[in-house]
Amino acid sequence: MNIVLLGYGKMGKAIEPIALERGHQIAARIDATNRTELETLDADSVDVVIEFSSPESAVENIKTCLERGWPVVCGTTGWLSHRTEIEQLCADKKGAFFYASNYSIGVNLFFRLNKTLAKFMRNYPSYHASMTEIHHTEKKDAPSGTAITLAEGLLENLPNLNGWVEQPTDKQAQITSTDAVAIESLREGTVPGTHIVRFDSDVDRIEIAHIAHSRQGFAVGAVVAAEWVQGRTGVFSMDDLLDA
Ligand SMILES: NC(=O)C1=CN([C@@H]2O[C@H](COP(=O)(O)OP(=O)(O)OC[C@H]3O[C@@H](n4cnc5c(N)ncnc54)[C@H](O)[C@@H]3O)[C@@H](O)[C@H]2O)C=CC1
Ligand SMILES: O=C(O)C1=N[C@H](C(=O)O)C[C@H](O)C1
Repeated sequence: MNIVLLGYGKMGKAIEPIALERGHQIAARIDATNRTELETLDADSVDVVIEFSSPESAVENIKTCLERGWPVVCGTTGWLSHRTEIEQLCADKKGAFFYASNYSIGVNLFFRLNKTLAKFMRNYPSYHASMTEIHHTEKKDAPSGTAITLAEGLLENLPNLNGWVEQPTDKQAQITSTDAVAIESLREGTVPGTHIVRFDSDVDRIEIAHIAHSRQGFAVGAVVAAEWVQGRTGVFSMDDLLDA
């Protein structure tokens, strides 16, 4: 496949060697400094665009690619208030749009474990769910997209919860409400991505965690998604890929 890397930062650079090892070519590397090159690419020379840029730029980037008829595999987080608009554009253009808040297979297994644990805890209201996510200090959005997906997995399966809230960093202002999932976001060094889901009662804690050791898992998953989306039209997620 001829792949455009749209966003050539930490993720674009992690994806490149994996795409090459798997026999693909990089048609263009686009970042904030050469973004206008995207419009000049020959539409037929591109098989798929892998988009990992920034919360502020993702929506315009996705729109440009769908307008040009290119399948898009997007990993950028923090733009999902525009999701309906993008999905409508994808349908109007009969295009392909693949989105995952986290492309790692391990995290996608963890999403399923999280839902199973939530179902299991449904009959134990004395336990209260909360989360911590830890990422590198360059991360722009909070909570992480992965933490929001995990919170959605809890909300789907625990009817006594009515939403999620950001845990204030000021420890004096601890969340006391038991009907919302508090998400604590910590930014430390170069941490690639850690997510912890816990259920606390007065007497104990049940905790599950996913700890990424590097960006390799995210990058491999994005290339596999780019391969999988070839020849398909519609809006897709990792569940579509894993269950195919
Ligand atoms: N879904 C997943 O599995 C993962 C998602 N992410 C998300 O991917 C995004 C990117 O992450 P990183 O690569 O770590 O960020 P980064 O800050 O290292 O790189 C961002 C890149 O986007 C470029 N960029 C900015 N504006 C642009 C524009 N208008 N057009 C094209 N490129 C533009 C920057 O120049 C830079 O090359 C973030 O939203 C992050 O949360 C990160 C890791 C895994
Ligand atoms: O910005 C990152 O680095 C990551 N972002 C994604 C997120 O917001 O969940 C995925 C991963 O945790 C790394």
